[in-house]
Amino acid sequence: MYQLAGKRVYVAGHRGMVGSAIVRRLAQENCELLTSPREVDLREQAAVREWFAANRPDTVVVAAAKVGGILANDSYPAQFLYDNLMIEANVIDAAHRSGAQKLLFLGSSCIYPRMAPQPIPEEALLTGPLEPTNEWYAIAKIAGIKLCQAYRREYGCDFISAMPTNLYGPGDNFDLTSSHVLPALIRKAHEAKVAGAPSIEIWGSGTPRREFLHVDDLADGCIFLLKNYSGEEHINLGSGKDLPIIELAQLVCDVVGFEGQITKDTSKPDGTPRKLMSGDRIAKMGWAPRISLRAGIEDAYRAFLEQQA
Ligand SMILES: NC(=O)C1=CN([C@@H]2O[C@H](COP(=O)(O)OP(=O)(O)OC[C@H]3O[C@@H](n4cnc5c(N)ncnc54)[C@H](OP(=O)(O)O)[C@@H]3O)[C@@H](O)[C@H]2O)C=CC1
Ligand SMILES: C[C@H]1O[C@H](OP(=O)(O)OP(=O)(O)OC[C@H]2O[C@@H](n3cnc4c(=O)[nH]c(N)nc43)[C@H](O)[C@@H]2O)[C@@H](O)[C@@H](O)C1=O
Repeated sequence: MYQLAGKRVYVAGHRGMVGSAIVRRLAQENCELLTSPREVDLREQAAVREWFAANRPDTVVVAAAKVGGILANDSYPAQFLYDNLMIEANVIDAAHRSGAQKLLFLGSSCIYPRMAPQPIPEEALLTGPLEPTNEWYAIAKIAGIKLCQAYRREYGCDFISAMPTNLYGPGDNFDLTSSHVLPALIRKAHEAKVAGAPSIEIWGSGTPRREFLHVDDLADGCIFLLKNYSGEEHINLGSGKDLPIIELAQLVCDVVGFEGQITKDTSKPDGTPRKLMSGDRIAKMGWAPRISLRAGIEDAYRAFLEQQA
């Protein structure tokens, strides 16, 4: 078991939804938290090496990335590929050079083939073609997993990878053009309720299925893996349950209190039809999520209202 107590832990991306949840969770671990200032652009190798040489973290969590929903991924392929390759390569290499003992890299469930078997086992990686709307981001995330494996094989680094499913919660991005579906639905339902509008519009057919995990469960799973896992294979981190987008929209409307219609904009992409991950590996290690989807959406809606105030 890896001890976090007394360690200098660097969270890259600490201002983001995941990074800030990991910072909140680390408060229970009696470790020293390190963050880098906004001026340190993690795409810049010299700046990253300089920061690591000056701060020498024992433990690193890579929660910095160019992140967005289906439309942002599809619209900015260069940024999603280049930024993510540079951030992860710079941080992983600098962690090795400065002698970090442990590193956790965060990927995404979109690394798996579009038509992977469901629920998706970790072994499905690189067994088929990717979903076209996010292949740029997926390729970068696959490279991050491979970097961790390569640094383990060549240099003996204890660098591990976790693959989170679709996440949501406090600190989410509620911008309708760049966000993921769940924060977008919260905002659409809330604004329609306030305006007395008759309907909200969802993107696509409403039939794709997605799995959702509250970011506080994700943060807990990340700390669990840092302490308990040391291996070359990446580990799935999800809730084990999925639902069609139309049912998610109905649930969000119910939580928000919007009683109008839900219409569909079928000119927008559906993306992958289903990506429910198998959580068997982490379950066997002894970890399980705790926050139900309804309770999680209630919490995310509260956070949205606070972010608006
Ligand atoms: N959200 C989701 O549904 C999912 C997320 N993940 C993964 O979790 C991780 C975190 O995602 P999430 O918290 O949602 O994303 P956010 O966009 O909320 O946070 C990303 C963070 O990365 C930082 N960042 C981005 N580019 C740079 C850069 N060039 N230099 C320094 N910092 C940078 C941002 O900094 P700043 O605040 O200054 O912009 C931000 O703090 C990512 O690896 C993502 O792939 C995986 C699966 C699903
Ligand atoms: C985390 C994950 O996130 C992305 O993949 P995605 O799961 O397809 O992303 P999404 O949350 O944006 O959409 C999920 C589904 O929901 C539908 N949908 C309906 N209405 C809205 C809507 O209003 N906004 C959005 N964004 N989607 C909507 C949408 O059409 C799609 O069918 C990738 O970035 C990928 O790289 C990645 O890792």
